[in-house]
Amino acid sequence: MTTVLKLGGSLITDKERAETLDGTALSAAADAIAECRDDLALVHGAGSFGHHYAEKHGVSVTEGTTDAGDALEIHGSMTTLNRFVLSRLHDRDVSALPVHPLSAGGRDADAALDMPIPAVRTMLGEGFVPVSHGDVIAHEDHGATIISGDEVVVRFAEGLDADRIGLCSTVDGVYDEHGDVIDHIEDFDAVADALGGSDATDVTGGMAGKVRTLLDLDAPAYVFGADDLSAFLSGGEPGTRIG
Ligand SMILES: Nc1ncnc2c1ncn2[C@@H]1O[C@H](COP(=O)(O)OP(=O)(O)OP(=O)(O)O)[C@@H](O)[C@H]1O
Ligand SMILES: C=C(C)CCOP(=O)(O)O
Repeated sequence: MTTVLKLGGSLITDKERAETLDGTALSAAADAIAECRDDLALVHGAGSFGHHYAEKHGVSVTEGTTDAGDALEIHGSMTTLNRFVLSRLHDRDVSALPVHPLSAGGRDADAALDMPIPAVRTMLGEGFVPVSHGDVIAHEDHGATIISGDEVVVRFAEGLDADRIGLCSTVDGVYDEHGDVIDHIEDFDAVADALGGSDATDVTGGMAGKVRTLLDLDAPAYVFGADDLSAFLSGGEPGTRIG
């Protein structure tokens, strides 16, 4: 069983304060991951790390920078967060290794992503847990733009032929207009009105972008909160099922 799991940036950082980790939430997530026996590929979002610098430099999924210093500042904040995640996992004997999208892929002029994943597949085969993240990425005719962790999740899910996908965030699932968790989403238009952006600095689109990308996948995806991470990793179907 191959599982792709994203730890939302909103979950593992304090999105209101620049470059601030939510150590308690990250440790709890690492505890749950340490118990998982699936082949697990992890991705984490940016939260108050990457988004802060992306906004500072005016870089988004469509607006690029040709300034290497600016790109490196965004990337560096993400590798810092990645080291925190790896370190909490290593503390629990999880064999986690980093995968940095900036060094692994690029976009063409139409923004199509080319991110080969043989290295990720080999890591999984050798018993490692690859840990990737949202990042900056070279983008033809744009310099470098942002790739969200959600897009890495989609690439991993397709490339690894994943059986299930989980997005663990600060919300219990995708809410409808009344604030109730939607059980199952099969069609974007049916829920579009209820889907907003993110409630903090976020250059990649919040919940609407998430649902849109997850609907493109063959494998089912689940959006759920921190309390349901163990249930998801042991085969449960918490929160909102997408697809
Ligand atoms: N209908 C909805 N249901 C649930 N959350 C919603 C909805 N509409 C908007 N949101 C917002 O989406 C946010 C979750 O998306 P966000 O991109 O911030 O999560 P994340 O993946 O944890 O963070 P990051 O993008 O930093 O990795 C929630 O904090 C909430 O404010
Ligand atoms: C802002 C950067 C660098 C990546 C954004 O990734 P996300 O938090 O998964 O949307």
